[in-house]
Amino acid sequence: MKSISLDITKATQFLSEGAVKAYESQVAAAQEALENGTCPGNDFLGWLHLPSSITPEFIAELQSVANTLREKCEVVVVAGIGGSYLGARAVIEALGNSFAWLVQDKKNPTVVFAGNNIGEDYLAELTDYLKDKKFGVINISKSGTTTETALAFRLLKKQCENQRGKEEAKDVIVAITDAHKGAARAAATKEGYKTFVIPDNVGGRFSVLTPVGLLPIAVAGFDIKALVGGAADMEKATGKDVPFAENPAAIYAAVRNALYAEAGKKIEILVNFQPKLHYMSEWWKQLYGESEGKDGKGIFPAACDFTTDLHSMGQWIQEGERSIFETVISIETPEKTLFFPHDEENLDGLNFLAGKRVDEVNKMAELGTRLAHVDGGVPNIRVSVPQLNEYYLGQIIYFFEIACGISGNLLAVNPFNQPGVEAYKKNMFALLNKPGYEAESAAIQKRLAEEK
Ligand SMILES: O=P(O)(O)OC[C@H]1O[C@](O)(CO)[C@@H](O)[C@@H]1O
Repeated sequence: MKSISLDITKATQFLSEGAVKAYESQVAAAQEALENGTCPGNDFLGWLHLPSSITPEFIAELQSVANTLREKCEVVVVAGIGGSYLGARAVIEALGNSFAWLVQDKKNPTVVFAGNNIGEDYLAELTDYLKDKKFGVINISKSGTTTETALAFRLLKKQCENQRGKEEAKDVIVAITDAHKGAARAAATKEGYKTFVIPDNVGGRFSVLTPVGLLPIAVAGFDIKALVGGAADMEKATGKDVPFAENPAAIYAAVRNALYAEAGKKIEILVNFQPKLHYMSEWWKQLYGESEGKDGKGIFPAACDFTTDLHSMGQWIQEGERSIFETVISIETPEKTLFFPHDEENLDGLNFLAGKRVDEVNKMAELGTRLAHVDGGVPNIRVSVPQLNEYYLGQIIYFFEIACGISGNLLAVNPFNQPGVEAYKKNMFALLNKPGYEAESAAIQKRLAEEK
């Protein structure tokens, strides 16, 4: 089986000689610390050997629950936010038909997402869409108390029970949450839902290879065994005993830190040339943003879909402030084949492309962009992926996870906490007069009055 590969030659040209290799001992120390559990946030290292520890029996259990949902539901709503939905959405969108919601093949239930925003129109339109559908819900929340998800789940639970009756609803609602704590666990225990546990030592953004990601992915009809297999192979390929020069995650972590510290590149843009990878970038943004953005430090993780965004962000990237670098996920071979046709009249002047695969045009766009951006002062890291399938997505997921763990340690932050996320929640609860927030409510009202 092939592997994803990394090309950093168009990034190192922006660095002093040996700048990446200079990280070798720090990377080794970071990997040692992750392995020995001696790094900051060491109570959240359950993801490190997760792929190789998933048993065939566990996959079979997940598949059997997924099959029940697949049999009983036309639509499955995945309720979750951040790490409790992005991984599943990333894989489902990467592997699914781009027009899945229009393709009524009835082979797979339609998977839709909720609980990741508080848009009234979004929720109203969702509940309206579900009115005449046989739908089920996967309620995902590690804390079990996240407002966005809890709000959506209350609506969905009621609607599901109203439409199917309480008994039948019980068979199509699954909770994925903490083993003991939180409202999601309490509801599941009371109602008798099937549940899966999010291990204590796996943080949300590292949880895609737990039931958080695996169950929705299996419901959507994709091969979770192959996904886990790809991740497990990447776990081996990036292990602490793999020499630095052969370890893609070690090199990626080192080069991005070198670009940040030595070349002042403070923004990393994850780029794809396949619109199906849009949510992979969203998943990656959370992974790196929450892991590294703290203590006044951290590369800002941004993302672009090319060539689409070359027509909106391309100008900035080519000629704006030189504080960016790009990491391009390049898919070597598309799953489908489409040749560009010849046209007798050639009114559009495109006959020079006739007979070529569309991907050949895309690949030249990719190469042309790479050369132009490098000429414009944008370092370029390239992650080559042989194919867009479950196995290689598993590799990509683990590659970015382990690189993130290493990179956060190089940056000397705790990559496994996210204390900053609480600030908006505290204000929101105070503004909404949540019980228990009386003092905060009074303080925030006073502040708002003074600011008037
Ligand atoms: O799974 P939960 O507890 O609902 O949290 C969802 C997301 O919210 C955060 O805790 C941030 O508020 C993320 O880290 C997490 O992925």
